[in-house]
Amino acid sequence: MKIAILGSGAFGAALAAALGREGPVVLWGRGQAGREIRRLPGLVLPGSVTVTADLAQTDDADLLLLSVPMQALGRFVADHGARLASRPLVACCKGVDLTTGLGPVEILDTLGGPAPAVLTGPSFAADIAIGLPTALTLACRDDALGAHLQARLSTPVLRLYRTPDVIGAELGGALKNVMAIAAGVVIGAGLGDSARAALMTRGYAEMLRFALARGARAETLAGLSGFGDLVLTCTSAQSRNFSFGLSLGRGESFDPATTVEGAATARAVAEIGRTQALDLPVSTAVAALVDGRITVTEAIQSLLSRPLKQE
Ligand SMILES: NC(=O)C1=CN([C@@H]2O[C@H](COP(=O)(O)OP(=O)(O)OC[C@H]3O[C@@H](n4cnc5c(N)ncnc54)[C@H](O)[C@@H]3O)[C@@H](O)[C@H]2O)C=CC1
Ligand SMILES: O=C(CO)COP(=O)(O)O
Repeated sequence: MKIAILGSGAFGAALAAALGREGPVVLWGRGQAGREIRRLPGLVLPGSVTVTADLAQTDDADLLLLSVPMQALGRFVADHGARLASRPLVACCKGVDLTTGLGPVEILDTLGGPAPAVLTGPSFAADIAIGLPTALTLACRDDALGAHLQARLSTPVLRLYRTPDVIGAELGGALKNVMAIAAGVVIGAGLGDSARAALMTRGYAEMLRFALARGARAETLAGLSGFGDLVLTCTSAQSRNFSFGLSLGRGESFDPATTVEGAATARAVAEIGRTQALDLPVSTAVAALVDGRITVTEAIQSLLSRPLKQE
């Protein structure tokens, strides 16, 4: 019984550290050399974690966690589908694919294997890596498989809550990153904590509107994967999405090599909103801002000048 984690970035390595304290884990990374994790410098992985750049070393695992960035998942699945298909898969990425509009579970669904799951919720890799307590959502349409995965992936400090609402769980995790960029812009532009609270609340209303239109359940959005992760990511400078927004708001540059899932997701969501006539002012403004089509001042003005309406 071995778990394989595909993707040795910050989150994959953090999960390997947490799960490796409980049993054997293989951590695969593209071009990974040695046990040093570039995105989590200084992390010492337990001896039970095998680190490799050879995907064949994951073939004896009976459970696969995919922690490559969202925009890389489609290509990864296309390239390695035959190797992945027959085993339970858990997507650990947050976002909406820009070219297809699909979430991670819908992409894994194309393989036709057991019902894929998604693991999402408020959790910084750095916290998980050092064993701080964390609660996450494990969503799987097949509740028996979901219960098995929940038990398998929970540890004394990593508590997994279960839901069959895959759409709600993955959209909560995807959309909160867009809102975190916006919250960062608000703080970076000096608009203050009250404005951030307003942005988070109206952003949550937008997340709910979008997710309900896609078939999600409202209570999922109110849980760890939606509200919980929105709060974490919009209020902590540990968040890359928030920090990216902060830089935009301040007019500063930002390291382009940093994974900022909310940027592509804003574009994908804004496009879906446009074609389906959904009112998504924050996502639309973030998409236009990251594409350089509007300035920070114009983005703020676009939100403040909307007609007054009932809450
Ligand atoms: N870092 C965090 O605190 C958390 C991250 N996540 C999610 O985990 C996912 C992965 O993010 P991180 O690990 O943080 O990113 P990261 O930037 O730390 O690492 C990404 C890793 O993916 C690899 N990669 C990129 N393209 C690839 C491809 N085509 N094939 C194979 N490997 C590829 C990179 O080499 C790198 O090792 C994201 O969707 C993120 O939203 C979720 C919760 C917490
Ligand atoms: O998803 C996360 C926390 O739950 C990590 O957020 P960032 O990708 O913004 O760093």
